Amino acid sequence: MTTPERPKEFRAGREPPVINLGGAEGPIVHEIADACERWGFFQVVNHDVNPETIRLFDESVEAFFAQPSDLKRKVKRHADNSRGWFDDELTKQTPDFKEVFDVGEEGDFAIDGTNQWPDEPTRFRTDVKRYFCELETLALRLAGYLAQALSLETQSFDPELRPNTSFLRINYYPVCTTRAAPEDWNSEEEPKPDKDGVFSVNRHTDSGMLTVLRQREGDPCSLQVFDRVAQRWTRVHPAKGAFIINIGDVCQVWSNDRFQSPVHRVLANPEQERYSAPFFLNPSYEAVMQKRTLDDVPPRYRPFTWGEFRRRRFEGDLEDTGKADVQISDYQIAGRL
Ligand SMILES: O=C(O)CCC(=O)C(=O)O
Ligand SMILES: [Fe+2]
Repeated sequence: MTTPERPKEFRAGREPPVINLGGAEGPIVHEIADACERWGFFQVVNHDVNPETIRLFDESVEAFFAQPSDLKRKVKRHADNSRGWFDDELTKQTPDFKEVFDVGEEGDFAIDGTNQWPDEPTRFRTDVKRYFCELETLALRLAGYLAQALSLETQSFDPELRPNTSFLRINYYPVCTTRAAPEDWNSEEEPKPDKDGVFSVNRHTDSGMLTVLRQREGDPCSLQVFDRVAQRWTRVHPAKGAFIINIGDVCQVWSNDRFQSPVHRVLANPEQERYSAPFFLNPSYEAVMQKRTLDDVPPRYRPFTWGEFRRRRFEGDLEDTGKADVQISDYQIAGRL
């Protein structure tokens, strides 16, 4: 078994742990349970995703975003189809400083939409699809470990996750020179609270079961997780060859709040561009969100389906009512947090 390689800036205990997936299952499950209770975030190395798949994916992604905007606009997402390219997303009512390409499984997904593929680069479709498939395999393997971490059978979430409505988001964060950047960008100090920052993605939780995030080596380290214990934002320094994993709202509901969906955000980069690619493992539309753990703790959420949740999210997006998007806390039995 090889030792996981820690990033040189890694501060043990002050950042989510790096977990080696090349070892025995028992310790992996144990480490994942600890990481999910403490952070909701961890990194994985020795994950079996083919480095060549990643290299080809990176090349195609770079070539896609390098094209003029009018070419990218040919595959722009619209009111009836949430898949494709866009550069106009709001998170927490603030504009995100980013460009995005969203892609899911092939087929017409009633709520999410249908893939839109650009003509150029010609290899883009093949490279992205191969990457998507390998990431889905890894995400499902991690869902099995999460089930075990909750003292359930490995396959417990299979009925909800096979098939699924997962999607891959490919982010390009250009250099941000137009607005003031956080003054402590390069400092070793913890960044200041929200009001000082400019965000590529403002604070949020991911809504699905779990997210497998690719960051490139050498890119700025601008992902921050809110440390619930220390009550401050902390950066996640990517380990060499690692994927960064976080759990989402679905996992929070299934675990009945034992594993909480972590709040995170992405700082804008005043000096260097950045790419990232979160793969969101999302359940099937029929999957029911309700307590799955077998202890005596009363359920904290009323049951709802993933499809209902997604539909309400999209309706909120389209109507732009000025109200916050639907949240899982809307389903809490004790009322809204
Ligand atoms: O780019 C990143 O590091 C994370 C992006 C993210 O949190 C998201 O797209 O939900
Ligand atoms: Fe996220």
